[in-house]
Amino acid sequence: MTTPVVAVRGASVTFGAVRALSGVDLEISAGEAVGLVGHNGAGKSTIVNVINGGLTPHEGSVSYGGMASGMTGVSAARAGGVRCVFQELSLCSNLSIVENARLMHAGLTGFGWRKRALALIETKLSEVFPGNRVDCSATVGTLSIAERQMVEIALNFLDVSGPPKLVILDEPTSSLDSALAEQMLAHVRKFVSGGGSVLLISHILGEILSTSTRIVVMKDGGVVAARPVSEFTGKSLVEAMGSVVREKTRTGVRTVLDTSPTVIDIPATPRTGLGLKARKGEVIGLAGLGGHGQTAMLLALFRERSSNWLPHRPDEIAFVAGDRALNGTFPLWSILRNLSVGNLGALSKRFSVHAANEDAVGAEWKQKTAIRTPDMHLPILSLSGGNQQKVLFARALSTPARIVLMDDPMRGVDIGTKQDVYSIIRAEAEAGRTFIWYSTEMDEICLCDRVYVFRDGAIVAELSGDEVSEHNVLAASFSGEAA
Ligand SMILES: Nc1ncnc2c1ncn2[C@@H]1O[C@H](COP(=O)(O)OP(=O)(O)OP(=O)(O)O)[C@@H](O)[C@H]1O
Repeated sequence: MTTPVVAVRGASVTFGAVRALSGVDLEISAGEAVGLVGHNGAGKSTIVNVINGGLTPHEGSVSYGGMASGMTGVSAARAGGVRCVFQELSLCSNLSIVENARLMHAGLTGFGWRKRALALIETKLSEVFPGNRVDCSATVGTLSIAERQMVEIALNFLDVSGPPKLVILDEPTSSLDSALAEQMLAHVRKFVSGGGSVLLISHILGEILSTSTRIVVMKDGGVVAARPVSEFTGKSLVEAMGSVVREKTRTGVRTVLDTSPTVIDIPATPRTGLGLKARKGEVIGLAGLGGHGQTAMLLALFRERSSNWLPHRPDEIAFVAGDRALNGTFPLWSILRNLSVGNLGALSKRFSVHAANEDAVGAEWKQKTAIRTPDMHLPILSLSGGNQQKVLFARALSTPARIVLMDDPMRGVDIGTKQDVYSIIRAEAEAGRTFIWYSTEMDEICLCDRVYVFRDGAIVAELSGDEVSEHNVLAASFSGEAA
């Protein structure tokens, strides 16, 4: 038996009334890729914080490499070779990538450290994401969310004063398109086969099944299953998490849409001869490699249509942000206020928000999207990442807006809730709402009635009905032409 790189024994953590971890045991050895799955709020990020030393468990212990070094917390974890890519990303946006690397790796010091750091980062980024176009001398705040995620991943795999032993990846592909995600997973497999270990958290079960050697399932703060990957299937994994696998809802072409009125009509660009049309009741998917103009189009549409500041006139358009920390949540507000802020006009009586109306809408959406909290008046940051994302959904869907724009909105949402939200989207579309949905997940693109594929800032293909398939989307993303 080899000594584990990290051993957590009997860890319990509570936040007020919430028991986030109860008596969790978890060991990770060299050469293991442990996949960690569980519903939103199951305790995954909390165990991550215990392992990386950011959180001392109220009961239980954590040790690194079997050594009692005398160090505690983050210092002990760093000395034990633990690195962590955080779900909410942790780079300082006002600093350059090189300066962020310096903060993360104290060994980057002495004469010429900037040049050395730049060379190390460029090499590692190309190793993990071959062919990437990230400018490594840039300030982090100028990068897209996908680029920030790529940089944070690469920085954690750097070998500065010794190679990392355990890299924790908390939803590392949530903002990456499928091509970048596959590059990262390939790097993880290589790292693990070379003796490194990884703790991989993801709600995309295909990633967990294709990359892990062992899978640990958490539910309500405890470990409910821990077995080699060969003993799980997609279905058994979902069931172990306490959810039910449902049939995909795609039903082919909805011909009724051909006669619906057009609600969005963006003229064709001369370069590709293609524009975007959306009809009442349609679910339109925006696909293609990340950063090729999908988010920019959503933001432009939102800016153009939402210039209505009169509270008694409901907005025509609502937006669900993907980068929730940047343009989604109000971090100092309660969960309820974060939800109701999108719909103040309808919730108000005599120019002020009517508390009973607000509470009723909060209770309705808490139940509909399974927001896990004992009290909607608690701060939004007391929610787990996926639960925060559900609040952003509820904010948009609880408005009467006829058009809902969604910018890769399922970041960090668990499979059970995703299925519920897909059903809500489908029902709302059938009732006449139009959705424009950018997604980095192919399964979601395949749920749409019509799909526009983006490349280099323009639409290069339009797919509808049975043409919407992974094969056609990928072909158009890479070649600019539908297969
Ligand atoms: N700072 C905090 N204050 C209060 N409650 C918290 C805090 N951090 C986490 N919690 C609660 O602890 C529980 C576990 O949260 P955690 O973030 O570990 O879940 P998770 O499994 O990572 O979820 P997700 O998949 O949504 O990221 C949740 O109920 C959450 O609301």
